[in-house]
Amino acid sequence: MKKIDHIGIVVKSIENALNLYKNLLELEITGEEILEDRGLKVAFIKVGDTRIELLEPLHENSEISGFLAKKGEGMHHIAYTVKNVSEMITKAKEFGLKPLSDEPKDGAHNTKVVFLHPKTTNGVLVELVEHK
Ligand SMILES: CC[C@H](C(=O)O)C(=O)SCCNC(=O)CCNC(=O)[C@H](O)C(C)(C)COP(=O)(O)OP(=O)(O)OC[C@H]1O[C@@H](n2cnc3c(N)ncnc32)[C@H](O)[C@@H]1OP(=O)(O)O
Ligand SMILES: [Co+2]
Repeated sequence: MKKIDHIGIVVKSIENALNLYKNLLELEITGEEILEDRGLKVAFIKVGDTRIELLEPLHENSEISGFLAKKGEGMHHIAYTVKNVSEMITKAKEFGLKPLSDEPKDGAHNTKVVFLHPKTTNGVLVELVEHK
């Protein structure tokens, strides 16, 4: 475990959210990406050694649409950098945690990721990220 890779924040509009991150805080936007299979537009913002990941739904069946409808905009997940996601999936199961997939999936910006169910991680959705 090296560091916090990013903090995911669900927003209705990345463009509107950039008023805080770009205009006021003058932070650097390091990339935007469309993840069609997840129904998401994401933007990464560099904050020192870590990043904020803004997540905007592309449509009402996106991975974050349920969250947005129930809870509204806000903090969605914390992501940690790991060396090997596959190994972490095996270990997480051994420790009684619940990975949401048995194999790593593609994340944004050339990464492999897995999520751990928040009911097994103290109410926080955790993402483990391996940079390819
Ligand atoms: C990978 C691309 C990108 C990247 O970094 O590279 C991303 O980060 S994509 C981020 C969006 N994608 C995901 O989050 C995928 C994994 N998430 C899921 O599979 C679901 O969201 C899941 C399983 C965490 C919840 O889905 P479910 O359909 O079960 O939702 P419910 O509304 O029924 O919630 C059940 C229960 O969990 C609580 N919950 C849900 N989401 C969160 C959350 N983000 N943080 C904390 N807790 C959460 C919810 O409140 C319910 O609790 P209850 O006490 O029963 O009300
Ligand atoms: Co993420």
